[in-house]
Amino acid sequence: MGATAVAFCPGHISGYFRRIEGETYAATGSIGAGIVVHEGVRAEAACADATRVTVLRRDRSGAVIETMTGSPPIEYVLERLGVTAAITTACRLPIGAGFGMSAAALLAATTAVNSACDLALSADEVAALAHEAEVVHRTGLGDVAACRGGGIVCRKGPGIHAEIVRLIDPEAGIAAVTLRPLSTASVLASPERMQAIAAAFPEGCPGSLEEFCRLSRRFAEKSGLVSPDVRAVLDACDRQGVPASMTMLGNGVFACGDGADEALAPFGEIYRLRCAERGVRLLEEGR
Ligand SMILES: Nc1ncnc2c1ncn2[C@@H]1O[C@H](COP(=O)(O)OP(=O)(O)O)[C@@H](O)[C@H]1O
Ligand SMILES: CC(C)(COP(=O)(O)O)[C@@H](O)C(=O)O
Repeated sequence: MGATAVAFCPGHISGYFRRIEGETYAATGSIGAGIVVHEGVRAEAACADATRVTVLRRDRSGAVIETMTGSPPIEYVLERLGVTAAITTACRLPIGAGFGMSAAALLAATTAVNSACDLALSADEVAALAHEAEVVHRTGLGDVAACRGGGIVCRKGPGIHAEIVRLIDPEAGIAAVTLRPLSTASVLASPERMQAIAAAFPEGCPGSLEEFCRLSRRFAEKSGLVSPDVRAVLDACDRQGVPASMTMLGNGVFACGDGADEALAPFGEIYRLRCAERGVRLLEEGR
């Protein structure tokens, strides 16, 4: 085992997006809006003779509830860097539920490996590689750009260098539930779905959490992505006058403002999430 490092990256719930196809990975991605949330992925890395990625899910109390081995997008980054490392990621939010866990895991793991293996990559180089892995593995398009910082974000161009408007509002809170996973790759690989998504894209950036919820809902309705079980949750929120929309891309719902918890309570475990003020960061370095 070589040196070790620990990094954290917040998750990101996309409310609406549109894919932008470029000539390169760097120019490919999405525009749209989302909220960077205080919960995310913690990654521990140790430079090692062989690569091994362990993925942990924890419950509210910190106890491990699921252990998985391997993460193709993270392994892709290690291969591109020409390094081998032992990486353990841990998150509380569910994977495949539209909380941007793949991007958070990639940014946290790449940041930790950069330090543990003394690679001396800049923050832009780390993010560019994480973004490339997302595009190649179809696990996301705009989450890496979003969770480099905090806030309610509006991404105006694809990739990590495009303009991003960030409304940092520590008071902004949402509640979310997830019903079952939705593979991001399965949606991104479907031309019909991508066409409906492109046609549903609302112009403009949200000026508040309420506006973000409203624009997201308009997009969700037009996109054709709302499944019957997500519809039932949205109907319950509507009946109680709570603004809500679908987590992109997951079979889940996020709700904003007063009454959000009560409206979502019948549908499963509620994740109470605050708008993050900061993005990915290195937490610890050890020799
Ligand atoms: N916490 C994590 N640690 C390591 N790899 C992860 C993590 N979360 C997601 N991934 C990788 O991304 C894939 C799922 O991506 P995706 O469906 O886009 O999930 P999400 O919507 O949570 O971003 C997983 O199969 C795994 O390879
Ligand atoms: C919506 C999505 C394409 C995927 O998000 P997730 O399923 O959370 O990985 C996102 O990356 C975006 O571009 O807005």
